[in-house]
Amino acid sequence: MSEHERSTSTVESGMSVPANDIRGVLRIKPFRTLWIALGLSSLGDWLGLLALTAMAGQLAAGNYRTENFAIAGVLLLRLLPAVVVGPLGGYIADRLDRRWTLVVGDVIRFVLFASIPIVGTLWWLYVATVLIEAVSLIWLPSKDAAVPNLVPRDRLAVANQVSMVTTYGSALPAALLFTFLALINSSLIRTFHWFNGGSVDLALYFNALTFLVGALVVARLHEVSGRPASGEITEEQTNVLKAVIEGWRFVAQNRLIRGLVIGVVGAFAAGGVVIGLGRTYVTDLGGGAAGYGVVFGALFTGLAAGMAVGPRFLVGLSRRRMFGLTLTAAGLSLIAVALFQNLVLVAFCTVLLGAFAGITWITGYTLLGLEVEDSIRGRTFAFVQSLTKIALAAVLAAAPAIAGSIGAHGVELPGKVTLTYNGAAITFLLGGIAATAFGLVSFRQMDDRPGVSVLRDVRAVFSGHDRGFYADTGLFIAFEGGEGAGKSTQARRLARWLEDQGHTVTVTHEPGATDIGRDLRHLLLHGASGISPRTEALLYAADKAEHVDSMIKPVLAEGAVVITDRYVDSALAYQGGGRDLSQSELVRLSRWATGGLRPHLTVLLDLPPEAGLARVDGTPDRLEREPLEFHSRVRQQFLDLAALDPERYAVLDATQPVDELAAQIRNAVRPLLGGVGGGVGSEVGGPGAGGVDRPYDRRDGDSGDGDGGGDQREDPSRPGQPVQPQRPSEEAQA
Ligand SMILES: Nc1ncnc2c1ncn2[C@@H]1O[C@H](COP(=O)(O)OP(=O)(O)OP(=O)(O)O)[C@@H](O)[C@H]1O
Ligand SMILES: Cc1cn([C@H]2C[C@H](O)[C@@H](COP(=O)(O)O)O2)c(=O)[nH]c1=O
Repeated sequence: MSEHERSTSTVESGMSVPANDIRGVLRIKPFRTLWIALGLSSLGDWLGLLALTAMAGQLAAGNYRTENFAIAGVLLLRLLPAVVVGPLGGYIADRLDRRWTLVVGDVIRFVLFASIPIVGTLWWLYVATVLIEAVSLIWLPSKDAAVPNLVPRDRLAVANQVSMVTTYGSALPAALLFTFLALINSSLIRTFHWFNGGSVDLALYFNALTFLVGALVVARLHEVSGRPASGEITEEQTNVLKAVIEGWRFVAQNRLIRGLVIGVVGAFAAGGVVIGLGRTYVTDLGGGAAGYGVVFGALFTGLAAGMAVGPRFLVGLSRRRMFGLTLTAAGLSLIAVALFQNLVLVAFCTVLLGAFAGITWITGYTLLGLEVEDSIRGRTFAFVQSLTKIALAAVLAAAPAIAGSIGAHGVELPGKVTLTYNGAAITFLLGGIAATAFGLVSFRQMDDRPGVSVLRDVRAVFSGHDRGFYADTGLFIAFEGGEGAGKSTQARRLARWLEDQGHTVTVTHEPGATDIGRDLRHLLLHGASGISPRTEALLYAADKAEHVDSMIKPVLAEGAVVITDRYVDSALAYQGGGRDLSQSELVRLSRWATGGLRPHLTVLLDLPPEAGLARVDGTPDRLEREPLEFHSRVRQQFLDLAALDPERYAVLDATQPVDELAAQIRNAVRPLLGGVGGGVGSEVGGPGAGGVDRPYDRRDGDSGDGDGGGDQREDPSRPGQPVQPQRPSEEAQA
């Protein structure tokens, strides 16, 4: 079975779903089963973290200092095995049967978690914590290594995304569940004299149960059985120390990465302080286990919201600036958490803290992916991941210890008011100041717009100006995708359909739709082979500038539809993804060239590059001659761009037959037609419906339902493609 067949045939409904669609990967049954197991395991992990820290605090109750040290002990013991024996876990996982490793791992964790409230002592809590972590270190690489065998390669990125969101996203339900279980626990203690356990016993039993259910789920998953092939070692298993040393070398030489690493570590440190001291701080404010659950949940709600909405901000603001700014804002939010001595305000500021940290985290990861050269990207990711673990371990251990050493302090205010600032609040304050400083340093290190006022940039983002604009009149649709994806075919099909509805349509393309553009196209695709990537980017930008000013804008101003075969995303995908030029620089260049004009809808025809290139006939041009890896990067970049702004994209599987695709495209366009048709075109049979400015008038030879739409004269700049109008006004005068 071919890879593509695997990707669609495992989809139960039989409906083929684009590679970047989450539904597609979740319909693969074995992956779905493993995902459920991962969800249960992650839920159990977060619930365990909450319950164990809470229980450690209880068992050492009575003394502020020992309570904090007890909590620090749990957190440190949870992270230390990962830092010290991480590679060993991967090594062991590589030598065992995966299904049994997962099942036995879950059963052991079930027994250990259930034993903690039964034994009920601090020392057993510590021993069990280390054992649970050790088992998790073998369980996780087994799960990671199993995923690539369950999903096709082109769905692996989405599968990883789903896993990551599940791992971090389960923190919020875990926090809610913990709060709920803590409340039930209290009423059980009050109602039944035989239920005399601690306030988090119920959470620990429930937690144990999630692992037992996880074991039962995986036991049925025969697809993950077997030992991995030798040499199949996941990133998680690589030697942490080696990665850190290699990473340091690279980071020391690169200003951007230096700023990024400082920032990511700062963001983790800020989040770590809240996790490490949340329990103590909430207790200081008079909240119990339920209050702790609320603050923990607030942090992760903010984090999820920041990750979800962050990329939308990125469209307008330079990613590098956004990174430093949000980290600084996260630091300031932590300072606010420290200063407000009120649980409701603390929960609110914690949401803000989580949101800013979430944007920082996702921006940092995107920057690493986009701006670090392919050859060193893997090492940089490994380095950042190792460093975040170490930073988190250090902060989780140090914060409660620092808080414990500081102890309790009161501040006398006028009017005999005393504000109590305990060690936790003061440590929050210090953490906030440190995160703010980290943010400012990384902003300075990474700023890509020196001399341009930050306030101006931020204002522009909120006013929407720098994010580009959508034409008020007409409808602008772009077709994007790799070579031979079917863009021209579908652009013509759509134009014909729209014209049948009475719209005035201009179909155009990049590069080469204008006089100047034709020369540029020749130079770019059939000229000398040694064009530098920057020259290439500038030539494509020049074509866009001419295209937008002389063709696209005038047609839209008349209220008509413009369909372009390629636009800005092609530059970001080919020159950015393919050539590896800086994305943010290309965004700015394209924005400048096009005056910020954005398509109302971009139809991305997604296709494995092998299939697209096989469709292209004739002598390949300069870009078609690029190696397959180039075209694969281009494809990935197109998908990433679509994922940033899903509402403005229709991502379609271009392996489908022409007619099916055409129908899906019509469905995507139909909702946008309400406002189009003024000026030249009207909704049905308006003045533009049958006029000479219909570039694809069927009278010019279209067969009726074929691919072709209208004018069949060949465009000399694009052999095999029908001629397209130079300027609508000229066409109208003809
Ligand atoms: N859905 C499809 N299935 C199979 N073949 C198709 C499909 N769509 C288009 N084709 C064929 O693939 C070839 C390339 O199509 P088309 O020119 O529309 O693609 P394109 O994306 O515009 O290509 P390029 O990027 O090279 O300009 C043509 O021969 C066309 O008939
Ligand atoms: C607009 C634009 C295009 N390209 C590349 C993409 C293709 O390889 C060619 C155009 O050929 P087609 O047959 O007309 O699709 O140019 C690019 O690299 N950058 C761009 O901005």
